[in-house]
Amino acid sequence: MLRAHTVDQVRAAEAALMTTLPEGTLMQRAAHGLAYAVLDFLGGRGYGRRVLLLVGSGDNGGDALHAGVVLARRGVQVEAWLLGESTHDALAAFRAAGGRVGRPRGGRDFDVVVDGIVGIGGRPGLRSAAQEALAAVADVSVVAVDTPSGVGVDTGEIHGPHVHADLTVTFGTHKACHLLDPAAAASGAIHLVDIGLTLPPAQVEALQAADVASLVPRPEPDAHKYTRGVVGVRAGSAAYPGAALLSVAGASCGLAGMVRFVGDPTVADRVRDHHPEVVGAGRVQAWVVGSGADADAEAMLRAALEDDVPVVVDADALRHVDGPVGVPAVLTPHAGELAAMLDVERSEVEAAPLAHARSAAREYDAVVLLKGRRTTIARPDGLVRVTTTGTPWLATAGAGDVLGGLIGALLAAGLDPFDAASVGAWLHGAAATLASGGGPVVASDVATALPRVVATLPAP
Ligand SMILES: NC(=O)C1=CN([C@@H]2O[C@H](COP(=O)(O)OP(=O)(O)OC[C@H]3O[C@@H](n4cnc5c(N)ncnc54)[C@H](OP(=O)(O)O)[C@@H]3O)[C@@H](O)[C@H]2O)[C@@H](O)CC1
Ligand SMILES: [K+]
Repeated sequence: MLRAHTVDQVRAAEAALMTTLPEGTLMQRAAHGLAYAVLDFLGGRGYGRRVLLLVGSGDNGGDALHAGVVLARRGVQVEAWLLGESTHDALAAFRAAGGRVGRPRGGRDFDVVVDGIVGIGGRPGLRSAAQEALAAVADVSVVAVDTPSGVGVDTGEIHGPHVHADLTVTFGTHKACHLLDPAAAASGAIHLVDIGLTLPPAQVEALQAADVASLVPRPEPDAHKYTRGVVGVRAGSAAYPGAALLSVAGASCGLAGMVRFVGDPTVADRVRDHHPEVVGAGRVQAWVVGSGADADAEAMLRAALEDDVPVVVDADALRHVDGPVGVPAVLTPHAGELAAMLDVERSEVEAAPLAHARSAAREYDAVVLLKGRRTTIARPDGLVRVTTTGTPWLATAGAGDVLGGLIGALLAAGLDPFDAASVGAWLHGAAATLASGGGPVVASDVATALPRVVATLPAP
């Protein structure tokens, strides 16, 4: 599991560890990890390379200067542009190692810029000196120290100018800004340096392949179709039959023992043509409701809720949810649908997905899966999982219908709503990447790739 801790949690862990170590040890650990990550970024070769450090007045700037010492010893020509009103004590060591200080001429001549302007002590936005420095080196790759300066570290939000990093080297643990958009998009690749912190449970996490492998339901040796769970789909309409087909395609990933479809008779015929193994009405362990349901959405939702089993509420059915639905539920809105549920603007949801997913989970007492580049899944108690699998090609019609069906299959197989939603989103993203192979995909390709993704998970 990849975990993101808050600034307060990191500060507390740092304070506890510092009492057991000689002064400066943690910063040296951070700075060495940073320096070697910069060398890797430069292709492993130090001699003849030029690195510019942008140095703020806090410990983030101190990390950059100490890393500059290590880089200088490896033959890198290092220069520091000091941006704060005061400068970290590390400046003396930096000068002693041969580091140059000043406002450089010819910004384009550097191989990389190290952003040590602010880290976890920074307020969102950047002061004018930092903005001016960044503008002077706008074409050079950036390695950010701990966080891309200027972003909201705990919120993942962006309020004003900030650094766009190619790589962020962070210390001790991830922070929300590395995982959640829009800040994650400004973080680039993330490299975590272990500095020995002991941390409490995190409130933001991201499943990794090994976590998915241990959560994904697998049949017992004596399993039969009913013990594996039956998932029911109520979706589609005469106007939107394809949504039903795709919802059923996701549910037919093979992770539940059987799939039922209940809906418009002509749509049901088409579902059976495409998926001969799908059967009609009967008992289920979970329902998936809403994709392409159009005017039938409300009736479909009411009918599903009568069975008192967990439910995935998607698309058109979301409009008919006005509070807790009374059964364990996964609500799967995109930003526009979540905006309508919370009575805010879509742009507000996009600017603060973490805050809005959490607030909807609390208000609707359900797991809320907010679709996006980094699909964000919130539980009513505030725990959040972010999905790091996927490809931009996944932004395609019908992909959400497949996801809803897949989550329904995982619910029917016995996962709780939070695990079902987060495992489903991870598998869905991984299937899209597999099906894409770097090129375009359509939603049915994603559904087809799901069993192969499950088959290639690491051994649990
Ligand atoms: N904790 C750990 O485990 C470890 C932490 N480590 C490192 O310490 C870093 C945290 O250092 P930190 O606490 O000194 O704060 P930091 O991020 O340098 O920023 C504060 C300074 O920035 C300024 N400033 C603020 N906002 C600004 C803005 N928008 N634009 C411009 N300037 C702004 C503010 O100035 P002031 O407002 O006081 O004038 C203040 O001086 C952390 O990210 C990591 O790199 C590692 O070495 C070891 C392990
Ligand atoms: K930084």
